[in-house]
Amino acid sequence: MFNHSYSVPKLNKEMGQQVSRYIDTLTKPLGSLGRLEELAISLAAMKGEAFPSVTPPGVLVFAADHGITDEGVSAYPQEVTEQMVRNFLNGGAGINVFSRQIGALLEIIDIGVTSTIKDERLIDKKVRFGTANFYQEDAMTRKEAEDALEVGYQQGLEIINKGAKCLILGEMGIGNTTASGAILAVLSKAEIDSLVGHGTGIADDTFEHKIEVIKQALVKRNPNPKDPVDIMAKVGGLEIAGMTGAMLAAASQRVPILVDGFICTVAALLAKEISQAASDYMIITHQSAEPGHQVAISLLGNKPLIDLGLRLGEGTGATIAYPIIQSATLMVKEMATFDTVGVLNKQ
Ligand SMILES: O=C(O)c1ccc[n+]([C@@H]2O[C@H](COP(=O)([O-])O)[C@@H](O)[C@H]2O)c1
Ligand SMILES: Cc1cc2nc[nH]c2cc1C
Repeated sequence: MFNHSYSVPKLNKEMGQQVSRYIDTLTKPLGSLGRLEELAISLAAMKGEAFPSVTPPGVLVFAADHGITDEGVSAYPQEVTEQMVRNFLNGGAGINVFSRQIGALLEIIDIGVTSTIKDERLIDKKVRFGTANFYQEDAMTRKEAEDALEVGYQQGLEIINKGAKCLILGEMGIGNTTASGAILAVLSKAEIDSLVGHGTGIADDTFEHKIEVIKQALVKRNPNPKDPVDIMAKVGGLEIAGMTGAMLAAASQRVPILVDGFICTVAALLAKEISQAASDYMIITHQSAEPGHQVAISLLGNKPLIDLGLRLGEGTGATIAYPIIQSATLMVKEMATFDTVGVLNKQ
């Protein structure tokens, strides 16, 4: 069961204001480090510290399968989820490369892959063997959705206890852009056509079919838009719920959350639905090529740091953007002030 939503602390806005004034004393024209300055102020308010560190980052990749793949909505077969989990464990995936690049603690969690993967490097927290096909029946029970949230929450706390100073959430799940599109349709009430994209790269006729599957499934499942756990249970995914739980854990510990692409941002919206204050701890790292991502970002009231046309998932966009966030902390910590180095300030 999951009942941690009440414990997200308020931002320390006073600390943010102090840092804002301090940034204006650094040896640069006022405001010249643009969004880096905004980031530094946000990080100070999140952590309640003037000189917060985001090193080392923690990366949690949640993997799970989706019964909705039976409807032919992805360009790749379901087995790719398991195959990519093995790739993660062997260090060959995009997220491995970028996690090594930034010195991240990286953990791979099986929260619902359809097969059993025996490997001691994998964190086995399987809630069930994939979701059910939500075109035919609810994706999972309410209890399973809550269990997946709890798994995410505990994994979030664990990696923070191991020393992660910010949290990157990633996912792997063939079919999860269909689940995410359905969740976002419920939360945004936007036209489904505007939320659905080509995911892993489906052809145009499959794309039309995917839209139809989501439209009809939502009529059949009829999730309650005011109940995020009901939405997860009826049309969601285990890895999506896992990311949501981990984000709530990070927010409860004042740990900045680096939100990745489309699926991750949908998980972030669910976290915000569970606990409004959780969104104060989120940084949207990049703009995914998936069209629904823009809608999800605007619902969070946030703007992405970079736009590289990425659509891989796994947490890759967030790891690629991480050095920008690190730059914001180093700017405050290491730049000299006008007073100390004798550079003339503005008249
Ligand atoms: O992060 C994104 O914005 C993103 C956009 C499109 C696809 N993905 C990845 O692709 C998989 C889902 O795509 P699909 O077509 O199977 O629904 C899943 O493993 C995601 O990690 C990820
Ligand atoms: C190969 C492959 C790698 C992925 N990583 C995240 N989603 C993915 C989907 C596919 C198909």
